[in-house]
Amino acid sequence: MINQDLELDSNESHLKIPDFPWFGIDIGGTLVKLVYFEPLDLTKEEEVKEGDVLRTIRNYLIGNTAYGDTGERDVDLEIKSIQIGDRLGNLHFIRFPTNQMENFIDLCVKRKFHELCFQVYATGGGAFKFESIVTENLNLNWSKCDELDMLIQGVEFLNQINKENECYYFKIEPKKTDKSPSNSVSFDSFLSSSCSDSLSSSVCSSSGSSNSEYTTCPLQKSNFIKQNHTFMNTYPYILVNIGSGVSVLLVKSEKDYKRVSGTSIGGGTFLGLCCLLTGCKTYEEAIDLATRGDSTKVDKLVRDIYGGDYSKFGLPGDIVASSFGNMNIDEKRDEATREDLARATLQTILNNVGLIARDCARNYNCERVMFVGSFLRLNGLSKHLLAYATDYWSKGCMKALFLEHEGYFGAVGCLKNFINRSVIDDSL
Ligand SMILES: Nc1ncnc2c1ncn2[C@@H]1O[C@H](COP(=O)(O)OP(=O)(O)O)[C@@H](O)[C@H]1O
Ligand SMILES: CC(C)(COP(=O)(O)O)[C@@H](O)C(=O)NCCC(=O)O
Repeated sequence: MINQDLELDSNESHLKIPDFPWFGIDIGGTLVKLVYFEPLDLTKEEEVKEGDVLRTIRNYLIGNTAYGDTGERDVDLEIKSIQIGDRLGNLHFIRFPTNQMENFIDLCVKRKFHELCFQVYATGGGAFKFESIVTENLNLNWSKCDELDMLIQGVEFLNQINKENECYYFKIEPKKTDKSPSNSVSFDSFLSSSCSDSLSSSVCSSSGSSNSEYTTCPLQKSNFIKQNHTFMNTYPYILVNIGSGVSVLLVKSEKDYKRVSGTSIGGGTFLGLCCLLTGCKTYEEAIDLATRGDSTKVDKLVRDIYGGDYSKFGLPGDIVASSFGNMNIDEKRDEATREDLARATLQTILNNVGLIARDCARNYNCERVMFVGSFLRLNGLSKHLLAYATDYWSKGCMKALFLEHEGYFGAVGCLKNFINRSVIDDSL
């Protein structure tokens, strides 16, 4: 349990906040996310107290953007000159693959980290899994925190300190001219599934015709204009964390939330299947392939089965009847490119996540669905599809929200709790 008595409030400078270094770490199923607060207002006394090792670490972290072979600092996410408590500093965001955790510990030892004793708040499954190896090799006071508590608190905290710039949505406008061919219609299987209920029936009755604007590619038919959203008054909202797997939370307030759904078909599935199907080696490559692919070459559409629409139930011919459903046919398999396979994988995952998000939003009467998690990194395609689908099935009543620091909220929640000096019960 977390002692919530000491809430960090940037206006309350009387709080005794801890000595540096300030870190928060989230060790997830795929990626380790590390946030580091670099103080800009160190006093002479603090600089002396900091000593050589800590200074070297600080300089190493802020003087580089890559660490070892796989660690990276997301420079574009850095929040500069931010006030936390009564301190001024830059907030840095660093990640590396979880399968490099042991190398990371070796690197820390090599850089004499183990000569220092300080406290780190850690979350994610790896906070538990790696606890013994961390504490055996480094002289850290390792405080474990629940990942969903930290996620929510990180979302709230970053929206407080990065108020103007953190949260956004997409305003969707139809493009004036459209001569583009139909592509990517597989996401309409998510859209069409809303046809069976009253909420979208009027929209869907028009989409029963294959000439309808709703039956063609949402991305090519629409402009997505990024708009800031003020996080205040967003409650209640559905929070969908697309990490390795997917957790769906109903958030009524920072301290009142529950996990209402989840699925094992998430970001890990996307990357894993792309590696298997296309031979790609990295997430970046998988996203690049998906962006250029056409999933209709891979999926079986309603028209492949009906020869047109399935009108009785409002299913247009060009929506997906079966994800990957054409891949049992030799000829179709030969025609499908790596790009098409990656795109179909992405669409399949989004259809599933989108459906779950939609059902949760409806069941709990939420007008906001917030999507986070590193699966959204470099992934404008997925964000646009999720935004389009949310807008479509709710007839514009619901909004998909996104946050700039996609996968870092668990780590930020840890940093916040560390600064608050909350007491963590090891029996978590
Ligand atoms: N550099 C990367 N390496 C691997 N996966 C990445 C990378 N960037 C984004 N991803 C995507 O993010 C997912 C992990 O999301 P994240 O929120 O960090 O989850 P977890 O906490 O389970 O590690 C991966 O499954 C993949 O889809
Ligand atoms: C177990 C997890 C909470 C771990 O979080 P992650 O590292 O994936 O961010 C998540 O993968 C999850 O919610 N999986 C889906 C489990 C299910 O509801 O079927």
